Amino acid sequence: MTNMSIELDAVSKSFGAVEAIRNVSLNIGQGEMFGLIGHNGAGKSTLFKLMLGLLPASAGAVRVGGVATSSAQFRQVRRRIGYLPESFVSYDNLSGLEVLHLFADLKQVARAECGRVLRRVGLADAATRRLHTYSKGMRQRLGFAQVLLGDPTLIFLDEPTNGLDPEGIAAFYGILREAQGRGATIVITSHILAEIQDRVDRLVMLDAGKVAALGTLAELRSRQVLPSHIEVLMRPGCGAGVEAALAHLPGLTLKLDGDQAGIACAAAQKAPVLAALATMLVDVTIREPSLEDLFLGYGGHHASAD
Ligand SMILES: Nc1ncnc2c1ncn2[C@@H]1O[C@H](COP(=O)(O)OP(=O)(O)OP(=O)(O)O)[C@@H](O)[C@H]1O
Repeated sequence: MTNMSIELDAVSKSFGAVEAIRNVSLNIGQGEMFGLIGHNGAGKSTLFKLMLGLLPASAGAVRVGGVATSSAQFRQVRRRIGYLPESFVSYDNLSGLEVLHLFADLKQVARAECGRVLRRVGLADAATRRLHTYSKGMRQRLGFAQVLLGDPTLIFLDEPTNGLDPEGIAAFYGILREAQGRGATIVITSHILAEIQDRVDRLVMLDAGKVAALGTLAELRSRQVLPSHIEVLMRPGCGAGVEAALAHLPGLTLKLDGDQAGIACAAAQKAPVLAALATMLVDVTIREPSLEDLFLGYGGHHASAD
C-alpha cells in the first residue's frame, strides 16, 4: 500500500482575526488510528479541512502521503481518501443504493461495489428504501458506506458514531479495524471520550488551536499526576475501621458510606491501600484516570468535546 502518512509542519490557519490553528506540528503514521479531540471551537474541523486539502494553510505545510495538499498532484491523493463530515447530508427522495451510486460515480468506483458496501454497514435490507424513511443511525451508516467505497487508504471521520446505538458503534469500529488491518490510516474525532480512549493508537488534544497534548493514552497519563480511584466494599461492620487502617498512608482522599469506601490515591499507593484493607475486603474496583480526566487536566473546558 502507498504510504499515507500525514505531516503537519508548523501549520497555522486564520480566518480574519480568528487564529483557528496556531503553529501545529504533528505526524500521523501510516496505518495509525489517530484521535482528535478538543472543546467547541478548538479547531478540530479546521484541522480536518487542512489535512483534506479543502482549506489552504495561512502558514506552514501539510503533506499527505508525501504530497503537499497545496500542490496540483494532491488531486491524485484525494482519490484515496474517504471522508465522513460531521453532518452527512444527502437526498431524501433517493434510495440508499441510489445515493451510493452517486458517490461511486464521483469517486470513479464501479457501481457494483455499492451492494457489498451496503451489506458491510448493515443496510442491505434497506438498500432500495428512500432516505426519508431512514433513521438517524441508518443515515450515519450510509455516510460510512460512502466512505468505504473504493477501499480508501486514508479515512477521515468527523464525529462518526453520532446516532449509532451500542451495537452499531461496535460494528463500526470492527469495520475500522479491518480497514486498519489492510494498512489504512484513520483520523477520527469524537465527542465521546470514553468511546475512543481504548480504540485510538494515539491522540491529540487541541486547545484554542494549539496542541495541548499529543501521544498514546498511556503517555498522556504518565505526564499528568492524576489519582487512581479505588472503590471497595467491606465486610459488614468493617466500614468504621477503614480510616484507621489507612491512617499510615499519606495523601489519600477517602469517602466513606457505610461499608463502602471510595479512595483516591497516587498510582504507587494502590497496592499499599489494598494491603491495608485486605482482611476486610469483599469486592474492589479500580478506575484509572480516563481520557476525560486527562482532557480536563490538560485544560479542556468540558467533560466532552461538544
Ligand atoms: N470559515 C470560517 N470563517 C471564520 N471563522 C471560522 C471559520 N471556520 C472556523 N472558524 C473559527 O475557527 C475556530 C475553530 O473552529 P472549528 O470549526 O475548527 O472548531 P471545532 O473544534 O471543529 O469546533 P466544534 O466542536 O464546534 O465543531 C472557531 O473560533 C471558529 O469560529
